[in-house]
Amino acid sequence: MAKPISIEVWNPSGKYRVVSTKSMPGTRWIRLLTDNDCRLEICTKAKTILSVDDILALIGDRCDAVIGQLTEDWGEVLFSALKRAGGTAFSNMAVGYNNVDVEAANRNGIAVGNTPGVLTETTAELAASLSLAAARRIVEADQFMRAGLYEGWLPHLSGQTVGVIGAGRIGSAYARMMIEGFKMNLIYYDLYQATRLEKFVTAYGQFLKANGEQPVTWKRAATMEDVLREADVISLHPVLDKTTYHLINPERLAIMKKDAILVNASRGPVIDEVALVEHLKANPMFRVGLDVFEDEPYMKPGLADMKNAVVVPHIASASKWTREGMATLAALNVLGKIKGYPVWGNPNQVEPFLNESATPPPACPSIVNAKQLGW
Ligand SMILES: NC(=O)C1=CN([C@@H]2O[C@H](COP(=O)(O)OP(=O)(O)OC[C@H]3O[C@@H](n4cnc5c(N)ncnc54)[C@H](O)[C@@H]3O)[C@@H](O)[C@H]2O)C=CC1
Ligand SMILES: O=C(O)C(=O)CO
Repeated sequence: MAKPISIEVWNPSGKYRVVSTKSMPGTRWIRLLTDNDCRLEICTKAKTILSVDDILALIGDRCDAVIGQLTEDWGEVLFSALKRAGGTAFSNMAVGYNNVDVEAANRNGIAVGNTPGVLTETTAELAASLSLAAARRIVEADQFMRAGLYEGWLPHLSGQTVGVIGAGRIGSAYARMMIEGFKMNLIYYDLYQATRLEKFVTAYGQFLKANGEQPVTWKRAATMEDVLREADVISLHPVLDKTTYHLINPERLAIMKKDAILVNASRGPVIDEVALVEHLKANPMFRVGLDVFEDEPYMKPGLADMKNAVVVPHIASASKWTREGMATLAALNVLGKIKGYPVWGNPNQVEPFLNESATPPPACPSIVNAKQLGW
């Protein structure tokens, strides 16, 4: 039996009941819902990760839509409860939706939203920051300096090769930052060709050549192993699914350069973290920058002791503008479904929804199962 749970209520007389399992940054998302006849209930339970039982209690007997978090397990139990409560929409406040069983949502006729685009550059910036922090050993250097041990410096990235696995929105933005910022060559692996990224590197290479500088180059790898063997800095940006679970395993770690830098700002289980700890111990010059972990919020034993690891707590999208934008997109996903609006044509271009001084377009910014629901 689910226990009662603490909530904050906005616009109590609103016609549609929308639940948010967490309070989210900013107030625009609240205004958008309450101005559109929604009664908004925000869970105020001071617990980082809500259980399925907690969320069942929040859904209750009548609920039109829920905005949830990537830490929650959205499967058959929750989607069928939402359907029984008369609900039709759920939105993750995240672009990644590996915590959502979309087939279960389809079976229950629930639209599933996510928040692409608004976090692309912010997440890529953190991956770039981790790359530099690991390459230039900034955390260690800071400790070194504070301890009064200052001596010297390390080599630079220019002319080295950056490897990207998963060259979608964030992977491509990260690649551009590293290529343009540090004149690195690119090797990438993705299931699809990253045509815009290739065109960018070609044009930038031509620009450098015209200025008498060494041009940068790109290569689309036939296998992931090619990227792991060749690149000096490798950043992981695929979705998490069964094809990418433990994509970095002991065999693949073994083929990487002994002094390579590995960055992960995608999802923790893309790396076998136990194997990574062993690899870091055996290869002190190998470095990692991690924003995500297999068992968040925890790290696997031994990782916290590794000087060759830079670790941050899943903050890649954590700028004020981005997180407020994510909250807005999540709210507009569920509001759009409640209002019967169509799905926005291009989830990669969500800027019109983020303009604070304009009314957002009458559409759902990003629904991942629109086709399956025959929408
Ligand atoms: N650390 C953080 O705070 C954040 C993490 N993320 C993670 O980053 C992921 C990527 O986000 P976007 O770039 O917006 O998504 P996207 O859909 O634009 O890019 C994902 C890319 O992965 C590729 N891919 C899928 N399976 C693959 C495989 N087996 N091997 C190689 N590539 C594969 C896809 O073809 C696609 O190009 C999200 O799904 C999420 O898990 C996203 C935002 C913030
Ligand atoms: O959006 C996501 O997928 C995140 O991990 C948090 O921004």
